[in-house]
Amino acid sequence: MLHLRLRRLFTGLQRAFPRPVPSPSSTHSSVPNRLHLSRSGLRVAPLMSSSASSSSPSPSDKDRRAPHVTLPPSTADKSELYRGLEAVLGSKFSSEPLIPPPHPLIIVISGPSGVGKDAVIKKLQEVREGLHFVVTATSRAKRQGEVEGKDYYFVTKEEFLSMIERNELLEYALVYGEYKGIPKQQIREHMAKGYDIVLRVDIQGAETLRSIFGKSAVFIFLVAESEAALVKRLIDRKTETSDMLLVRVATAREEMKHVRNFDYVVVNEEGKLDNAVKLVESIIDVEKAKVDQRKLQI
Ligand SMILES: Nc1ncnc2c1ncn2[C@@H]1O[C@H](COP(=O)(O)OP(=O)(O)OP(=O)(O)O)[C@@H](O)[C@H]1O
Repeated sequence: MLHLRLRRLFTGLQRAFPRPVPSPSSTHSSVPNRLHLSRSGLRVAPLMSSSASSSSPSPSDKDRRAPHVTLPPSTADKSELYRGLEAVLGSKFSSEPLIPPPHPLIIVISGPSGVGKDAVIKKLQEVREGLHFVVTATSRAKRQGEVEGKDYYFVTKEEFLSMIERNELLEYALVYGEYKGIPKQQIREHMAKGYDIVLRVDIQGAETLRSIFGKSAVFIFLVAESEAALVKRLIDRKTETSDMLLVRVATAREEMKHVRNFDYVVVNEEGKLDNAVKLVESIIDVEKAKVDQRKLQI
């Protein structure tokens, strides 16, 4: 029984380490170690010369052999077993990470006006670390409760135009008569520190970013559960005139057609903001676990 178990172990070692652990019958002289399978246990004897591979070693061969390394039984204490495994395998176990840390991600969150992009991002900010939320520059007027440098950088139209001229923006757009744009420097700085970057853009902005980033960034499309829910949400927000509401709702219909250009779609249901945020977090987790990481330089 013990013999059978040791033979199985030996076969396993052979598979895992085909070159350094040769079969007992191997006569290849370049292989340094030799495994001995006997009723008394598994032993590894490093061979000092090619002549040691002959079936009946001379007394001088025996003298030149290193001492046998015996694998402790599985009942041995943890540290003895650990050291025994190291000795048999011929090297120390490393504590270095087996896989390098994942690359910083760029996550683009988009969706029709009023779907809840700001609400999702605000909540994500509260619950998750390691993310940098890019603050967009905008020429639109500050809404009640919005904070300069936190919600947006509020600039005049003239200031915005000079940012465009100095090539400081990754992308920009004129949305409902107001400029919105993404400052590049902020992204570079935070990616260098290992942060994942979250960008909040409208559908038009997402299209532009897709053409810049391709598949190197993650694109999430946020939707309401229905058109009716979206319209009610916009009316309840009380930040648009009727004309503005009309444009936004008509535009939202068109924007739904762009969902296919995104990697993920997240439904932000009425009263279930937390679920939407959890799903965004799961998407980030899955992206970080991918073998083929998305890599990007700005
Ligand atoms: N899951 C939800 N349930 C109920 N209300 C929500 C939900 N998500 C967002 N809201 C509310 O809907 C309104 C619109 O949300 P928000 O301003 O975040 O949308 P937005 O997509 O950022 O809009 P815009 O693109 O016009 O700036 C806000 O009043 C917000 O508090």
